[in-house]
Amino acid sequence: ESETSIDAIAQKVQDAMSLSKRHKFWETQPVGQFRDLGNPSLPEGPIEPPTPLSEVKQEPYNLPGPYEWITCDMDTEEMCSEVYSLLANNYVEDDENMFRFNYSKGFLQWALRPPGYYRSWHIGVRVKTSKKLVAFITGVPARIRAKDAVVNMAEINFLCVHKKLRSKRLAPVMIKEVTRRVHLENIWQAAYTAGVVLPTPISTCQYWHRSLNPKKLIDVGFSRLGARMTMSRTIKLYKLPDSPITPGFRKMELHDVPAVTRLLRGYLKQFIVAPDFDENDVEHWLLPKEDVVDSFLVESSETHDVTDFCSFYTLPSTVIGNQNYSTLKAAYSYYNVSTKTPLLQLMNDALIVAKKKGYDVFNALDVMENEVFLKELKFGPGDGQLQYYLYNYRLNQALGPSELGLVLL
Ligand SMILES: CCCCCCCCCCCCCC(=O)SCCNC(=O)CCNC(=O)[C@H](O)C(C)(C)COP(=O)(O)OP(=O)(O)OC[C@H]1O[C@@H](n2cnc3c(N)ncnc32)[C@H](O)[C@@H]1OP(=O)(O)O
Ligand SMILES: CNCCCN(C)c1ncc(F)c(N2CC(C(=O)NCc3cnc4ccccn34)C2)n1
Repeated sequence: ESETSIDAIAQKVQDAMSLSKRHKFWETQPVGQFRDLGNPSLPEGPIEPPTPLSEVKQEPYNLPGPYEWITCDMDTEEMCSEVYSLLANNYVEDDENMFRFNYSKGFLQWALRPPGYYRSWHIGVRVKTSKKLVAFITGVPARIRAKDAVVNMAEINFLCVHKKLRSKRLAPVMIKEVTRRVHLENIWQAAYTAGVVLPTPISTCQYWHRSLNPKKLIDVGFSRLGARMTMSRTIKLYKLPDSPITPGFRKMELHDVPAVTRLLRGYLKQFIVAPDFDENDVEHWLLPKEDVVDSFLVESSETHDVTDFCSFYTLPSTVIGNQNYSTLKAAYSYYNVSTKTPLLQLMNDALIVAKKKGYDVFNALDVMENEVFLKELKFGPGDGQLQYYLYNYRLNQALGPSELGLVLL
């Protein structure tokens, strides 16, 4: 009882501190501003109208002297390796600097080349003399529905400045440049997520983790041995069957795309913000790709209908400074639909196949209907919150996580 109220107070203090913070760059941007939070009469939808394309700044923003812009062609092995290394050494770490995301090359090529992608939105900054890549930001096109409006947006991701160039106000320049290049394609809205609080989240989501390899997770410091728990008791607690239990549970294949698209479109209608996937999108984002994305469905044996679907993406983390392990193999819950198989049973089958494939942990946000299975399937709440944002699009009230049907990578 007292524990939760102390946590609640701590959260309120943190929220108040976030609201009072100066955001010299974000205060200049068409995003919900903290000062507007009390003002429910502002109209929902675009904050600024589109600019005539002739009036969009034609040339790139200025960079500090030693640096130049480079468009990163992810098709070339060399550039893909440079991007991979920049992120592997300088991208998101946890607060205690014990882990750093280690997106693979194959994952980055998948994430950055969806249907209709623009190479010009894969933006790098490099040192003019050494040609060393020191910063990166990306956009990919996405059709996203907010309430009843389907909006062409850019999904912004992989913002990264080399550790040696931090706190030099490079990030605002990167953000303005990707915004300019998105505007040139006549797109005026964006969606993005971050672990940091900025003006102004449309939703705040919580990460949950389900141990699959508890011994390794405790060894690397991801988890701690529970009070009054032994290691063998802990291993037993998280034990899973060797195979999925749902009849008709199988890997998704190319010929399933139309049925999965129908199933997913029908399911995502219930959420206030969700992607507007068509068959091309489903083929790209959800067809299994080794070590990138896994997806499974339940096909009824009598009717051959596809009644349920589950998927997760692969995002390993580098373990910083552990003698025994260098990598944490993590699966992240992606899109799941249950219409016949109980969601609990469907997700337990997802845990079973992830364990079988050697994942150490299965992560999930509390978005969509995930709360249904998080506690039941022995997920524990994580320390990371994920803030969801829209750029140049106002929603008058923040969404609860269960009103959100969007998962970014
Ligand atoms: C229409 C189209 C629109 C397209 C654009 C839509 C918007 C897209 C927005 C981007 C979506 C990205 C989605 C993802 O990739 S989220 C993942 C972000 N990447 C990392 O966390 C990797 C490790 N960290 C770094 O590489 C750097 O610390 C970064 C690059 C994050 C900041 O570099 P640095 O630490 O050297 O700081 P600075 O001195 O240059 O700049 C300080 C200013 O930057 C604001 N800041 C700090 N972190 C973030 C952040 N994660 N999103 C947005 N803004 C951020 C900060 O509030 C301050 O502004 P203000 O508070 O004074 O106002
Ligand atoms: C811009 N794209 C947003 C999604 C990127 N994603 C997956 C992400 N964004 C913020 C987070 F808070 C987060 N968390 C997963 C939870 C977790 O696993 N925490 C321990 C841990 C293990 N490895 C790492 C690496 C970095 C940070 C925490 N780490 C917290 N995930």
